[in-house]
This record gives sequence, structure tokens and C-alpha cells, in this order.
Amino acid sequence: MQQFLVTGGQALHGDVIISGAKNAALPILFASLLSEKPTTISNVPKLKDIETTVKLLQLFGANVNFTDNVVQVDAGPVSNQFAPYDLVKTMRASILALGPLLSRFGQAEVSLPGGCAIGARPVNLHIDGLRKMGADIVVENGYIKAKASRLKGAHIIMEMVSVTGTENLMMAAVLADGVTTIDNAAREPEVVDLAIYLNTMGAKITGAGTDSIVIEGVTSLHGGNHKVLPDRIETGTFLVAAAVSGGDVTCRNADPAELEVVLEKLREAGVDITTGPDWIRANMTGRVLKSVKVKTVPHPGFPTDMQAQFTVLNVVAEGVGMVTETIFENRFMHVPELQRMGAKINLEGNTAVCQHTDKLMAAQVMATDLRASASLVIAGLVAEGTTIVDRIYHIDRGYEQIEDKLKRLGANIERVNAA
Ligand SMILES: CC(=O)N[C@H]1[C@@H](OP(=O)(O)OP(=O)(O)OC[C@H]2O[C@@H](n3ccc(=O)[nH]c3=O)[C@H](O)[C@@H]2O)O[C@H](CO)[C@@H](O)[C@@H]1O
Ligand SMILES: C=C(OP(=O)(O)O)C(=O)O
Repeated sequence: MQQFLVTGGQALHGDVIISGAKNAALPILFASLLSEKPTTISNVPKLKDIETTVKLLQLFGANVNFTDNVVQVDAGPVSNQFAPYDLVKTMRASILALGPLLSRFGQAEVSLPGGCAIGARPVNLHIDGLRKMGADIVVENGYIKAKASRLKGAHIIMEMVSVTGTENLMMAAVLADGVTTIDNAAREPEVVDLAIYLNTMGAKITGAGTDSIVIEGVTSLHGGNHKVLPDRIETGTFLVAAAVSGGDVTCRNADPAELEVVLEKLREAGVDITTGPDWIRANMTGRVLKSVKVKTVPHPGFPTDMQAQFTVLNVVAEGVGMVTETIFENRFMHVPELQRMGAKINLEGNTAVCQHTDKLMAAQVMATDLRASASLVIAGLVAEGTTIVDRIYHIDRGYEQIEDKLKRLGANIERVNAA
């Protein structure tokens, strides 16, 4: 098992190149199953979750080539619609195979993904939506078994805003008979990127980015090329690391429009934020970090995937900061680990009340999920001594070459094999 050793005390300085978004690349790769023709997807981050997705696509029978952040998929030969537990358990987003497989082949059997450290994470909305489109679905022995000779367009009102739920139903609707409307749809930039990719292949989707998406079914898709949008959460993570360490970092290949609320919160925290068309600079030199109040909500609100990073920001900042989590019921697993480093945080229901902590102290801490891991690394950057972060396979799910990128900014971080 690998660990990070992070020695605190260096302010981050310089430029960092932002990778393509994991949460856009994943649905887009699964969407390639909808076409019999080859497609090429670029700016795909090299991550554990992407490797898992490639394995799943290959298992279904697709020819996949992944070189230099470009994935070529030929899903023409796909003949198997079974997603086994062994692969699905390592990546919840595997549920995104369900919509495309069912829509193109009339059948799919996908393991239930189950919960994870941040919560129960049910998939009832995916199943309900597909049933509304005429699918016959049973859930037995831990598998979702779905059949439909051809899905039919339907009016689906999502009970709650679900990102992958919206994506799964949008993909399923692309080859359905008739028009599907998804109301109370997720508005995340990754949903928009998926719609752009699908439209490039001949789908007829309008309204992505609003809460009402309309999909006019077509009989087949052609091939196409698509470049995945920049990862807004990776961007936000580096901006927070710059702020917390008192540094000056410019994120390149980034999109400020995707991160408006996060940038607003960083400005409120006293960070000098400047932006250009494809860059964002966070300069903290000679400035005082002030605590902020954040509450996670679906896009365009403050993202839950930035919550753990802002918890650390609030611990280091002057004053009392509040972080309220409304999306997932258990997304504070980083709090006890940060407390082990001396962070003054009180959990009051779904709010973390963070008091300014003069000095964080290095400790051995355990990563529990992807963004919790990022928060521990950021804390390590400012703690006194060398922090050991265990279970960094979580961070490898979602951050491409994080230690190399941090080192280039001056951080003292090493990946080692645990003794
Ligand atoms: C691969 C990917 O894109 N992951 C993101 C996606 O996860 P994911 O798509 O899994 O998250 P959802 O948007 O579906 O979850 C939002 C809320 O809806 C609930 N829910 C969801 C589906 C369902 O069928 N029933 C149900 O009750 C969830 O438990 C949660 O409380 O959006 C989350 C919220 O922005 C992000 O944190 C994840 O990084
Ligand atoms: C929670 C996340 O991912 P996933 O939905 O894949 O678990 C995340 O990206 O922070």
C-alpha cells in the first residue's frame, strides 16, 4: 500500500496544468457504447477510475486504445452487456454503463454499486427513470437486470437532483423512440460536456445546463471527436492549496466559468483571484486568510466535491468558518483525521464549525475518500513536520500525477511504499 509523506512549510508558487475532468470523462467513455462507429476522446486524465472504465469497455467487447490522454473507442464489436461486481465495486460511476447498454442492446446487467465512505449512494432514480422509459428491471442477487426491446421517450421528473442519474437517463434517451424530457435535471458542467459529445455523434439534445433537458431519440449515432473539459475540482483543489500555503499559483487549461461560486468564496477568504479565458491565478502573498461560510448544493451552487478542501481552508484562516454538507450524509470523514493534526473543528449535525488553529501538526492520517485525501494533503502542506497520508489509492482515483504537480509548485511530497 502506498503513502504520501508531506512535509509542511513551503508556500506553493508557479503554474500547474489542469487535467481533463474525471467526472466528465467517465460518462463520455460510457456514452461511446451508444455508437457502432469509432470515436476519439482527448484530454482524458490518466486515473484509476479511467483505467477501470477502459477495462469495463473492453470486457463488453469494445476495442479501446488509451495513449497520451487520448482514448479511441470502437464499440462496434460489443457483444456482452454484463458489468461484474468485481469491477463495479471499485468505481461507483460504473452504473453509467446501464443506460447506454440497455438503450443500444435492449439488455444490460450491472452490479449494484453500493455505498462508499461518503454515504449510501442509492441508484433508485436511475432505475425509476429507465422504468418510465419502458424498461423491465429487476434487482436481484446484487445486480440490476434490465430489458427493453426499445426504450420509449418519456417525461421524467427527477425527485432529487442527481448528476449520474441525469447522465444515465440522457444517454438512454438518445436511442429511444420519441422525445424524453428530464425535469429537475442536474446542471453540472460535466452533464453539458456529455451532451456536447453525444450531439457531436448525432444525438439531438437541447437544454443541457438547465434543469430541463430534452432528448429527441435517433436510431443510431455516428463517430466523432471530443475534448473533455477541464477538471473544475482539481482546479479548485490547487487554488485552495495555494491559498492555505500562502502561495501564488496559476492554474492553466482551466475554465473560470465552471467555478464561479468557488472563486467568489476564495475572494471572500481574502485570496487575490484573477482570471483569463483559460487560466485562474490565486495569489495569497502578504494577505490574511479569512474564514468563510459554505453550504454544498447542486450546481451552480457550491460543490460538495470542494467541501473537504474548504474545511482545511477554514481551519487555517482567521475567525470561525462554517462548512455545511447537504448532498451526502456522511462526508465529514476527513474531520477526525484533521483533528488528529490539531485542527479545531466541531461537528454540529451536518455543519463543521472550524476555529482558527495556530499551527497544524504532522500526524499519520488515513484517506477515506477522494476529496478527503486531497484535504489531508493540503493540511500536510502547512503542518509542522512530516504528515503521512495512508490509503492514497483514493486520491489516485481522481487526481492525475498530484505529487508531480505539487512538487513542481515547490511542495515537499513523496510517494512511498508503506513499510
Ligand atoms: C462520477 C461523478 O460524477 N460523481 C459525482 C456525482 O456523483 P453522483 O452522481 O453519484 O451523485 P448524485 O448527484 O447522484 O447524488 C446526489 C444526491 O442524490 C442522492 N441520490 C442519487 C441517485 C439516486 O438514484 N438516488 C439518490 O437518492 C444521493 O444519495 C445524494 O444524496 O455527483 C456528486 C454530487 O455533485 C459528486 O459528489 C460526485 O463527484
Ligand atoms: C465523489 C466523487 O466521485 P465518485 O462519485 O466517483 O465517488 C468525487 O469525484 O469527489
